[in-house]
Amino acid sequence: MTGRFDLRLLYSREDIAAVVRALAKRIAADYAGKDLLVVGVLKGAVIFLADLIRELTIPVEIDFIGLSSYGDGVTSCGEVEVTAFPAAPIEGRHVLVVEDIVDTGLCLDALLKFLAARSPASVRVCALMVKPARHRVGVEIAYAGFAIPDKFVVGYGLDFAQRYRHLPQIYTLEEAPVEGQLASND
Ligand SMILES: O=P(O)(O)OC[C@H]1O[C@H](OP(=O)(O)OP(=O)(O)O)[C@H](O)[C@@H]1O
Ligand SMILES: Nc1nc2[nH]cnc2c(=O)[nH]1
Repeated sequence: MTGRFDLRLLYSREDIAAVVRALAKRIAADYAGKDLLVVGVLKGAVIFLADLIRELTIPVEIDFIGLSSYGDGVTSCGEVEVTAFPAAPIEGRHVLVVEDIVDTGLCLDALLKFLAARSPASVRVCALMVKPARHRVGVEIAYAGFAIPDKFVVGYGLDFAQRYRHLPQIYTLEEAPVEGQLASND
């Protein structure tokens, strides 16, 4: 371990914009004429949600939910607790959960149980990124953007120790090589 990290570009602004537009188009078609409540998961999904709703051609209400997770401190949530509750009523409404990333799926699983207990008319999930290789629970993601490899990603709302959320593109966090160390194919 070097303790130092490099950022490697994974998705550019253009890649992200194209996927957000395509997701919004599908969502707008599916929910036309319906009362839709979009619930963003704090904090990572804030940037994605802001871009997504501006591409929607249907009116929506937005709200947020805060979760705190106790896992390895970086990627996964062992135990999940709701720390900030949506103010909007859930009962009888069509709810679209907006997540930046689904890794193990444990956060989403807990969130879906929280919502189901409040009797929504329907609940679907829109996630910008999914990591299929890491899913530990089966969660259905109706609107998935990028399927990504098992890498830690930052930028576009996603952090590492609260850093990098502001970056407009998405990067993988790569351990920096130790000085003087040869790459394996050298
Ligand atoms: O699929 P999982 O393994 O449950 O992980 C996914 C969750 O982890 C991240 O949130 P995080 O807890 O890092 O909080 P943040 O959004 O405030 O950064 C991400 O925004 C998801 O909510
Ligand atoms: N920033 C960030 N948070 C995560 N939470 C679960 N997976 C990830 C990831 O790859 N990046």
